[in-house]
Amino acid sequence: MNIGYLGPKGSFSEEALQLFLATQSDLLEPPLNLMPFTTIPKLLIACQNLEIEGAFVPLENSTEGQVGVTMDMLGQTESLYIMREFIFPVDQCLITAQPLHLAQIEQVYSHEQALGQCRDFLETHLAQAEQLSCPSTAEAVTKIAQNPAQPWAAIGPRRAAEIYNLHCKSEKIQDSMLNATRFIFVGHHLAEMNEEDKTSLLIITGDTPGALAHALQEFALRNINLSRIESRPSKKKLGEYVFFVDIDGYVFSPSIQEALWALKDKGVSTKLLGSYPKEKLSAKE
Ligand SMILES: O=C(O)C(=O)C[C@]1(C(=O)O)C=C[C@@H](O)C=C1
Repeated sequence: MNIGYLGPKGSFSEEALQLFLATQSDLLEPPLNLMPFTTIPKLLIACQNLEIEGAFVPLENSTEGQVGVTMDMLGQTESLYIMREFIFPVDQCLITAQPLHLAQIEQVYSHEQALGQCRDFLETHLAQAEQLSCPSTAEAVTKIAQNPAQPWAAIGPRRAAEIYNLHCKSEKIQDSMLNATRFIFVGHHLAEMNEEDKTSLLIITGDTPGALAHALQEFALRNINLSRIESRPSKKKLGEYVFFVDIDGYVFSPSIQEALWALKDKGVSTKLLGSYPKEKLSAKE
């Protein structure tokens, strides 16, 4: 079974995927082949085109918020379902090729999410350094490995420093010690019903007073708990948004089915993104 992740080797995605797989003997059929992709859109499109059986992607971070590209791709792709979620604690390290002083570092490379998670550290200790964004933290780390004579640093996982034989200058440099990223495993089927599930939906309402409130009321009326709501630009018109909501329960439960029919009657379009077991504890706890 081929499973894709945002690479290269050593990314947080790969590390989280390895831990996730260790907990999922029933979902995935061995032998498992883990395939790195350079971007999240390429990865999810490969999954949609059945080139791989599953994709493991970040969805949101406790410090930096939504991973917009994952949400947008979930909205655009067809026949993909979120089958599992996995919460992974993220500790960021400052990685160099040689033992540089902080004041000597001229450029810092990382994924935008990671730069955002370390904003305080960067402002306080590396204000002189230019921040440059890379497709992943591991990609940033390989850039440092390939240019060992440059006064550059990367922000990324400790494991990536070990894989690429680099120096971990400062550890746990993220702004919050409770920094964690929610990953999702996306596949081609709806997950089966479990003891405690959640359902993710994309909701598109009209632009009229109370439209969103009226849509959400259908859940409240049926005592369905809403655990998350986020908006993304519709990409059609400035100021127009679509909504990503998570509700408690399995999609084929009578109350959720009733709510979905009621939304249809109100002219609200919904797209089912998945129904899957709710994760309770983080992997490292
Ligand atoms: O760049 C990586 O290492 C990734 O796996 C991506 C990613 C993300 O997009 O959120 C994953 C976890 C961390 O929050 C930082 C970066």
